[in-house]
Amino acid sequence: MSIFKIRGGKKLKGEITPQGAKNEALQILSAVLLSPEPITIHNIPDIVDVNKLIELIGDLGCKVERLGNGSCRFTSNNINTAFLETDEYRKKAAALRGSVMLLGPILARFGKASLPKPGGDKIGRRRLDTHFLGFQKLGAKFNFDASEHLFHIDASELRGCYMLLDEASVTGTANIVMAAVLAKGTTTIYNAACEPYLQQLCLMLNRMGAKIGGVGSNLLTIEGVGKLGGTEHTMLPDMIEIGSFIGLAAMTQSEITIKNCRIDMLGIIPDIFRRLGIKLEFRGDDIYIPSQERYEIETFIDGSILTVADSPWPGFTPDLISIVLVVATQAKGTVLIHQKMFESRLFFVDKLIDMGAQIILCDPHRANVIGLDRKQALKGIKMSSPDIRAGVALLIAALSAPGTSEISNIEQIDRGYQNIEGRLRAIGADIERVGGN
Ligand SMILES: CC(=O)N[C@H]1[C@@H](OP(=O)(O)OP(=O)(O)OC[C@H]2O[C@@H](n3ccc(=O)[nH]c3=O)[C@H](O)[C@@H]2O)O[C@H](CO)[C@@H](O)[C@@H]1O
Ligand SMILES: C=C(OP(=O)(O)O)C(=O)O
Repeated sequence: MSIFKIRGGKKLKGEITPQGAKNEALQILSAVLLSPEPITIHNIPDIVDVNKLIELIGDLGCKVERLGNGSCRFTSNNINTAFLETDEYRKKAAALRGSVMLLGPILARFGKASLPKPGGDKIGRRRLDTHFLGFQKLGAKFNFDASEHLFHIDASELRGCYMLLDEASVTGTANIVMAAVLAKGTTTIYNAACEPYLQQLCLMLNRMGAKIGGVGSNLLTIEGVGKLGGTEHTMLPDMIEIGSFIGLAAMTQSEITIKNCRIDMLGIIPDIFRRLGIKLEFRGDDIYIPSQERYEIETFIDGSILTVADSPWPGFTPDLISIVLVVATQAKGTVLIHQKMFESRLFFVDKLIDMGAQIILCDPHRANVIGLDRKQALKGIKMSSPDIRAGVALLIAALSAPGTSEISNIEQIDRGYQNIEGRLRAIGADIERVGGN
């Protein structure tokens, strides 16, 4: 098991390019199973979760041709659904969250699918009701084998219908869309999630011949088609990485340019960081963050303390809440961080408190951060990364903290950040991976 050893307290400087979006990649790679024709995908991030999903798709019989430079061609003309019955499939699919999105395409094309309880971050309850209720509305039958932790779904024929989702689940919406594109008749999904990941998925499916209307809204209309063809698709830059780099620049008082951000797809993200007092400049499609000695958290218009809370898109993504929290520890002012969606994502604040941050964890969902305003630096310590985004928040804290920090359990960070130590070293960070591989 390797760890990151970080000697912090240094200002960084330079340009950094975000990788392709992890959560988009997991949807797009699942969708390649929907067509027997070749589909070429570009800007695929080289990260653990994505590589595991590519391996799974290959195990299922999809021909995977690595074209180099983050591009791959997938041809799913010889899918072996018997692999779904193997222990190997169960073991591999249980290792990541994204595997849940294999269900929609497999069900659409082959009428039968199964899945172990998928993995992903341990950040509280992560139910899958939306997925299965949606499949059920389309005519599938499912049962959960509690002894084996296995979901079985059967559908000889999927039929379009109207459905109101119980919540705007990101992977749930993607799964139902992928099941509905090949169903008979028209499906209308209300309360659909509409993250850029989903917009990208729908646009790709339409290029393959699907008929999806309402893309980008919470009302999707899908006219089922008989078959889908091949296409090419390029992943967006990862908006969570972009937010992480903005936070990193602010915490370490660094001058950083984040290249090719697709600013038009970032929604409210830049505004939230600006409300923390961070100066951002849009230069074409790059985001320039000047070195800032201090930054001051705004209040609400009436003078009351700012709250930063997550909500489904176009609200603020829950995946950046941990980053906002860490950035606030060195701001001037106070902010209430409200992580509404997940129950166990804020416990990492204990580690920040050990580093000297002033935080009151009010309950599992809310933390009050009283910024230190640089009067005192955080101090380097040994810590373990509990989940992917808390891991990167701790990494940012460590890079800002004079002295040496060690972060263990960095497999969590590797799930979603490509060669993070190499890219940070290129802008001047003193970070090394020690032990393991
Ligand atoms: C592989 C992948 O793409 N993972 C992302 C995906 O996970 P995932 O698709 O698993 O997350 P969901 O959107 O289903 O739900 C996330 C959490 O929010 C709650 N919820 C959801 C919708 C809603 O309207 N109200 C509500 O309370 C759910 O109960 C759950 O606890 O979306 C999450 C929410 O953006 C992100 O954190 C994950 O990084
Ligand atoms: C929670 C996340 O990932 P996953 O859904 O794969 O666990 C995340 O990307 O922040």
